[in-house]
Amino acid sequence: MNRTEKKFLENIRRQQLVSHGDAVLLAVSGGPDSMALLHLFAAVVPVLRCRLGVAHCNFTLRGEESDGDEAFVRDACAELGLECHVRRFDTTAVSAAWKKSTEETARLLRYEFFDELCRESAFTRIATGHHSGDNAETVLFNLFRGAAASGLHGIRSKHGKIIRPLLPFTRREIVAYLEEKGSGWRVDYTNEGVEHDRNFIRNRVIPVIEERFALKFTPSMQRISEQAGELEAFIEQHISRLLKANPGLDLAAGKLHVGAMRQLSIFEQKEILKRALKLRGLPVDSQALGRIAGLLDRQAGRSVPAGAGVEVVKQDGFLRFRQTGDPSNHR
Ligand SMILES: Nc1ncnc2c1ncn2[C@@H]1O[C@H](COP(=O)(O)OP(=O)(O)OP(=O)(O)O)[C@@H](O)[C@H]1O
Repeated sequence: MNRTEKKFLENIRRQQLVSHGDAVLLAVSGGPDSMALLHLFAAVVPVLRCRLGVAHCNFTLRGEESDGDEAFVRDACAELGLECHVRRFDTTAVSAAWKKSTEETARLLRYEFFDELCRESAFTRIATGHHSGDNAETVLFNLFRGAAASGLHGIRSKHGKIIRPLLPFTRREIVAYLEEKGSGWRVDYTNEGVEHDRNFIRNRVIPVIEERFALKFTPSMQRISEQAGELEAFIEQHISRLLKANPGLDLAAGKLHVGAMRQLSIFEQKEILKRALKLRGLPVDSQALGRIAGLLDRQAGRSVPAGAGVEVVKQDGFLRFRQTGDPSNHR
């Protein structure tokens, strides 16, 4: 086992991504990241003692190139003696029917296919090739979409059945590993444009940052996103304890005791309001949170809109969520 394979195995163990007896479905596009995932798993499988299989989606969006990717993945699986599940999709037609972008459609089709394979072929884990560069890109992307501090967690290494064992690796390490193994990979030239926000961040923004902060940027983003993930878990635990200990704060009934809320920090108040809004399927944004939290200091009888025909009123010592019957109240 070489150094990269040892690091890979060590990460899987440390984060408990795979257990003995698991059946791991590797999502392989043929690109460098998922090809590295394939070779790394093939190298450590005797130690992990799990079953391996591969899934490839041919989205038929790039004609012969797409078919070339499929053939490449099939050959690699045959060489490694791995079962290979391939499905072709008419992505353009499906995206028109679903009225979604081709990227979003491909994503949805991909996960639907993987879930189906889990059900039918008893896979217990789905592994993808996301690496630290993808994480940096996601953190920046979330930032520009207006994420809250705790939302900067980036890509999770484990989420339901999905595992991302390459997250601690950089693209540089991945390419070096493939070269060492003598493995090739496929290049998707459509990823090189800048018209989609994600590609713009990947191909335009990140290279400029890296030009100045060469080796610091990706590890810093990795650290921030790890801490944000831990912070999020901590907040979740803290707020659920707080709610349990305080019967005056009843999210399900939409009744929050004003006195109890005022004992809390503004951060805790907003976290509780966020959950109350989410529970009702109402939009959560910083303006709405500020408006509702502001009610705590206003006179009884005052109300503020919470969106989608719902308002929050201060009444009898409680903040109450109630239907106004006015669907034009979308703020
Ligand atoms: N055509 C494909 N067939 C199988 N797996 C794929 C395919 N395309 C992508 N994947 C899997 O998804 C991972 C991420 O790919 P990519 O970065 O293109 O997608 P993304 O949209 O950023 O990811 P996500 O699936 O989280 O939305 C790849 O490393 C690979 O594991």
